[in-house]
Amino acid sequence: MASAPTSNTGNEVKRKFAVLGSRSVGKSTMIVRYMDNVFVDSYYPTIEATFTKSIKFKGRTYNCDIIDTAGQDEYSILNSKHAIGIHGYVLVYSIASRASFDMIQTVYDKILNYTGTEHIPCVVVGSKSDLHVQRQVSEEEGKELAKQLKSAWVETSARHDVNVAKVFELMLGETERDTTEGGPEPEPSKCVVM
Ligand SMILES: Nc1nc2c(ncn2[C@@H]2O[C@H](COP(=O)(O)OP(=O)(O)OP(=O)(O)O)[C@@H](O)[C@H]2O)c(=O)[nH]1
Repeated sequence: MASAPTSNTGNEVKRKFAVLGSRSVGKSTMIVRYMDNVFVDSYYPTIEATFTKSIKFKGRTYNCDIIDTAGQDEYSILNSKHAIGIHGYVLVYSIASRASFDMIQTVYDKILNYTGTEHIPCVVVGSKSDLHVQRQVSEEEGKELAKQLKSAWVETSARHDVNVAKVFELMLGETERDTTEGGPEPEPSKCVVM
């Protein structure tokens, strides 16, 4: 299977990111906060949606597709659209849900299995940081997991608009770590046939 093309026109560089995690951890709400700067209180399970945003990062403009996905559980099969041609992943858990935190390693392993790579650029996000009383996952545990996955980490609150833009800055930081202008492009993910 061919990977999606990385088309760079003029100074605009194309990137594709997928946002994955358990159901109801706040993936859609985080993206809508980032795109439209509003907080959506209601919950409608996502099937799939793609958002596009130009993001300026270190003097370059990146035309980013952000793919919002349906909530994952241990039995979900990774959709090929979320596994091929992706430059980086935002892996979201809720700080108020231990089960959603445990799901991050499962989702990460599925991505590596599917793509046949040893590492993929990721940002691990602890969402709903405003839910102090319901907290089940400490900051230290979040940081430690991200370290193991060689990923960036941040806690966010879409409700209070805390660190939401930072997620995508960190994402670009991860994907562009080894790139220089005019140099080779970061490889998007491919599929391996086992
Ligand atoms: N307190 C609080 N609630 C939030 C926050 N972000 C999202 N929520 C709420 O969490 C619920 C689920 O949010 P969604 O964004 O729909 O979750 P999702 O991960 O996209 O869910 P799926 O589509 O099932 O995968 C909604 O009622 C949101 O209002 C946050 O930062 N703080």
